[in-house]
Amino acid sequence: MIELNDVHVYYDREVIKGVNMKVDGEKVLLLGPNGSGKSTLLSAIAGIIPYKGSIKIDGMEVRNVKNYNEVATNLPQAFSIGLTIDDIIEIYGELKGLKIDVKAELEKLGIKTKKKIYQLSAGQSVIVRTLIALATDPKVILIDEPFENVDVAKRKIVVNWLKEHGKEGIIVTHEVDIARQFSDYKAFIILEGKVFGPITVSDLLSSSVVMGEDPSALLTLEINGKKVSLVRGDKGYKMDMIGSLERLYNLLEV
Ligand SMILES: Nc1ncnc2c1ncn2[C@@H]1O[C@H](COP(=O)(O)OP(=O)(O)OP(=O)(O)O)[C@@H](O)[C@H]1O
Repeated sequence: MIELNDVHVYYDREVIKGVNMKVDGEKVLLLGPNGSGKSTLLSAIAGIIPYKGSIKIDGMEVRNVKNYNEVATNLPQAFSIGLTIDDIIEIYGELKGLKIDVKAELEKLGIKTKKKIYQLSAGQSVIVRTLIALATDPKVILIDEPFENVDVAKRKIVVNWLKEHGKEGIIVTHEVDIARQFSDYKAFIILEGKVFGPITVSDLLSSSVVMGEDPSALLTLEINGKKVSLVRGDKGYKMDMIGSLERLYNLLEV
């Protein structure tokens, strides 16, 4: 279980603004446009950056726990970039045991495991980090943008890995399109550092976006201080046609 209570994260300004969120054994997508705070929030949950408020995983406050082995993330900060993939396979193999033959899977994709992490392309790096995180068979996964810079054919493979090995946890993406692949998941939406939800992915994709606070809304969002409702039917912009969440801002002119 992942529980966030009034979580704030600051860099030179406040980036995460009082987030409350609960993931109780569920598989969750965290959807948000570029710069909305997705990676920052995931990094806080993974214990990589400091936060105010409370983040508990399986009842333990993240800031007080060092190396909780039951959480795995593909965030780059969790990987030593000077190590080769073979080194990481060996280390994780000994520490945690790997339930996927990582070397074989990567070789099928033409990724040589004698390469160091920093020698990989952006897309290869995300593929490697995501596969290793899943292979450690943790209780909870925290997966950031697993499709970023990954070409269409390989995206299908990554989707299959996530479906086969995914479990309780959070997958972050800015692409609404990709949500179609995860119709049995719940979704939260992050906009300007605030989190809205949950909503089921199937409700999200079948909803339309209208300005204002609609009493029948499946979910009400706030964009640039304006209320926006996700409603059933097709009287506004259909969510499943939006593609990526960045487009909401243009379509609604907010
Ligand atoms: N280390 C940092 N120092 C200062 N500001 C930062 C830092 N990292 C991120 N930010 C800022 O915090 C905000 C949220 O960034 P974050 O990377 O969490 O967004 P994101 O939703 O993951 O975006 P993207 O989809 O582009 O990866 C952005 O305005 C970004 O410029």
